[in-house]
Amino acid sequence: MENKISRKKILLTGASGTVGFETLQHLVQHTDYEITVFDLKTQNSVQKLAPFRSRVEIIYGDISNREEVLKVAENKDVAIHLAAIIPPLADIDPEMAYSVNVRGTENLIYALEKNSPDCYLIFSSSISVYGDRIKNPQISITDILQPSPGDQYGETKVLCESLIAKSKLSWSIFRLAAIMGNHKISKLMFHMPLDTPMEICTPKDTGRAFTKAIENQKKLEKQIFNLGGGKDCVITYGSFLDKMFAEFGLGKADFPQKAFAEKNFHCGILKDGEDLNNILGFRQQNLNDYFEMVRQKIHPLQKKITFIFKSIIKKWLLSQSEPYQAFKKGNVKKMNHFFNPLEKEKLETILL
Ligand SMILES: O=c1ccn([C@@H]2O[C@H](COP(=O)(O)OP(=O)(O)O[C@H]3O[C@H](CO)[C@@H](O)[C@H](O)[C@H]3O)[C@@H](O)[C@H]2O)c(=O)[nH]1
Repeated sequence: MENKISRKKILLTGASGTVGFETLQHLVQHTDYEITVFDLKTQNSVQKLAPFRSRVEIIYGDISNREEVLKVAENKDVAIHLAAIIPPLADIDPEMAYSVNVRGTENLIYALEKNSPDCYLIFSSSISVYGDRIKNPQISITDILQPSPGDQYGETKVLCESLIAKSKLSWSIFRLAAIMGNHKISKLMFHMPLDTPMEICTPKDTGRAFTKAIENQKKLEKQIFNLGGGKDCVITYGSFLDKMFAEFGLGKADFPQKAFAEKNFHCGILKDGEDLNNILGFRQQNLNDYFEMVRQKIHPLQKKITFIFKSIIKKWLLSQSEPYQAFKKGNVKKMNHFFNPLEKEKLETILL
């Protein structure tokens, strides 16, 4: 007979997201976990979560609604809190980002403190809290938190971290590096300077880290960790884009000067990223695995068609570049935001 007493009760928010879905797939492998997921009801979430119906309790709702969160927070041993609004939507609708990310986290803390005071809360923060590190890309957990100007998403994560650290719960915070997964191409691609050194982590490894954290509470609690894929996952953004463009059949990522910002984004290399991996041993994939994953998702015919229309597609992409628009229109305020001050000769060369 199944021993119900020993089954850990896990709450996972944001289970249909890039990281959430991988986390869910790791979690369900633990037969001794009783899993509840709480997610926003969308066509995507319903479709992705449907196959888990017989194994997992699925509750759809709004994390920014305290009453709804109170109910799902009853009698839980662990809560993995991933539900969030991420960029670019977080920048388009900062109010919604605040409501979901900050109020949602506040609601969850309140609800757990009330209904599951012994619950262990594991939270996904982001490397964006460190802000622009292009001149100093080696990042440590003790570094100052300073999201780039206008980075509403990073600001919400800083606020969430402080709410969690002040809570009465047992908690851990993972600051996620560049998690490359199913994210769609957006104008954000032009916000990251091409020479940014970045450390990626695959969604699968990230989900493994969140799952493994459950059994390592004692070693992790009341601490913040940087989470990344390690030295085999480091690449400059420019090289990353070149490889991605080639995989998609887009040729080279050959955009004109000033298409990409030169500052005020985030990312870097995690100097102390080993700390979390030494405890959890979650890393199993590297950059090659990531590109292989991308390759397998692209149908050869799609790649051929993309190749034929690559110039048109790249022209359209360039039209989405805010730094380039700012430069073309001579928008000084925006240029100051995206670009370093130019020496006169350099400017003349570009304008010619
Ligand atoms: O009001 C909302 C909005 C979103 N979601 C859910 O939140 C998840 C977000 O997923 P996704 O947009 O794919 O984000 P990820 O890339 O998976 O983001 C993960 O990684 C980010 C750091 O890289 C963290 O900030 C996020 O909290 C963490 O979920 C999805 O399940 C959404 O349905 C809600 O439950 N309620």
